[in-house]
Amino acid sequence: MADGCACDRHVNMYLTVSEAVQRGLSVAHPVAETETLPLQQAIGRVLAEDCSSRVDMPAFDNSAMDGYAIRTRDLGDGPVFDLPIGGRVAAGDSGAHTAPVGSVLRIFTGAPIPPEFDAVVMQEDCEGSADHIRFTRRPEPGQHIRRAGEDLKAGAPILRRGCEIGAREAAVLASSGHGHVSVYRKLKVTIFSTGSELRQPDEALGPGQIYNSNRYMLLALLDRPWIKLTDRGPIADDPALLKNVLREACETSDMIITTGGVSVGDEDHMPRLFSEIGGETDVMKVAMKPGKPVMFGRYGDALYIGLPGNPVSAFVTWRVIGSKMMNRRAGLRDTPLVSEQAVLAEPLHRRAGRQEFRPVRIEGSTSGGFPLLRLLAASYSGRVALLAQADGLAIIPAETEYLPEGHVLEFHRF
Ligand SMILES: Nc1nc2c(c(=O)[nH]1)N[C@H]1C(S)=C(S)[C@@H](COP(=O)(O)OP(=O)(O)OC[C@H]3O[C@@H](n4cnc5c(N)ncnc54)[C@H](O)[C@@H]3O)O[C@H]1N2
Ligand code: MOO
Repeated sequence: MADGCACDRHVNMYLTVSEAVQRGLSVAHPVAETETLPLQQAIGRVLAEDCSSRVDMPAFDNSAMDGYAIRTRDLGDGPVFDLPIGGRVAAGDSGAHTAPVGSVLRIFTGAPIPPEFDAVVMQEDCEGSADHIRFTRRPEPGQHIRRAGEDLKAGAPILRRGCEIGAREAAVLASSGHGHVSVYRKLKVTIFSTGSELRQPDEALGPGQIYNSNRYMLLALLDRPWIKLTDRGPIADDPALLKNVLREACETSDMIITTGGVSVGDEDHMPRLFSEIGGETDVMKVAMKPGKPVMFGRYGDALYIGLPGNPVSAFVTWRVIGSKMMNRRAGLRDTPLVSEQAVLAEPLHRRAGRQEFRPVRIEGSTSGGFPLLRLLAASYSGRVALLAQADGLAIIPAETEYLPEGHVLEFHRF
């Protein structure tokens, strides 16, 4: 259906997107258990402790250049400075070097600055021979010296708990002497796709059958080092079967994610089955497009989210609501979706009521440097091909009915 439909007539009874996110987050608690791992095994995991530096960074005054360490007080009036080379110090040396008064030390990047030396002249600025150098520009005291603790002092905070240990975090943990870190244990996540119509992409399709795309979309979205994933594949719309799989998943997982079966049709079993196994359910209609029906559930410590079956709806509800719940459950700090401003390349007409996450393509940029957005079809909740063509989602506020060409709006880039 083009611009909304009569199915939105109860929209004032729906939750707003931010209410739905708050409701989801209110039931998502970080896993309690942590483990201490060697840093190399903690890459990609979620840090479970606040960390401070164990050393000054850098730990000692050292040379920023390959060149010659000098004592500026040894220099005469110039304009040419001509000095003998009285020793050599390289990275890894102790730095307890001396050299006769009036001489310089050959020095390399990262080497400690020996006592009394207070500047480095880079070798490109020198002429000379194996035992002598000559240069003309008088160095300032401190030139090309990286001072102990200038990056960070010992004891200063480096990372807060709840971050994912990526490249930058791993580098600072290592630099500050953290060979082992405490991380949250992996989150046990089970997924399955409900629907008797679903076939695997390499099977032949019979009448009424479709390929299961949600399974693979979720596999990609959940391919994180802090997740221990159990993939139960597709499960037919058979209540007894679904109930068994659901119960087992709830008993063995921290989080269960399913697609399909959360709306109001006779084959939409998930809310009822979740109650029947003894879970608490919260079935919601959210004033968002796509992705109106979403279901949360709790079974003991296990957290359940039932995403709508339509693939674009499942993708968007996962991004906007589900991923935030999962991140919190895994111990990650809140990770707001990064949005930017963009400009509409064409006018937009729509029915007000639901906040919309509309697939868009970037068609160039404005003279002010904003991305210029071409809106993709108004009806798209089942259109995976269209999602694959999109560069991101334009965020259209719930109350909006019309936006002129050139309007600035929020945009989530993929
Ligand atoms: N009377 C009403 N009908 C519907 C409503 C409503 O409010 N009242 N909401 C509509 C909206 S909006 C959505 S979204 C869907 C959500 O329904 P379900 O979550 O119960 O999903 P299904 O009915 O199981 O499937 C919907 C659609 O998606 C296809 N599908 C399902 N799983 C997959 C998969 N793994 N891969 C690819 N495609 C999948 C399925 O074949 C259906 O076409 O309900 C509307 N109806
Ligand atoms: O909201 Mo449904 O998710 O529009 O297709």
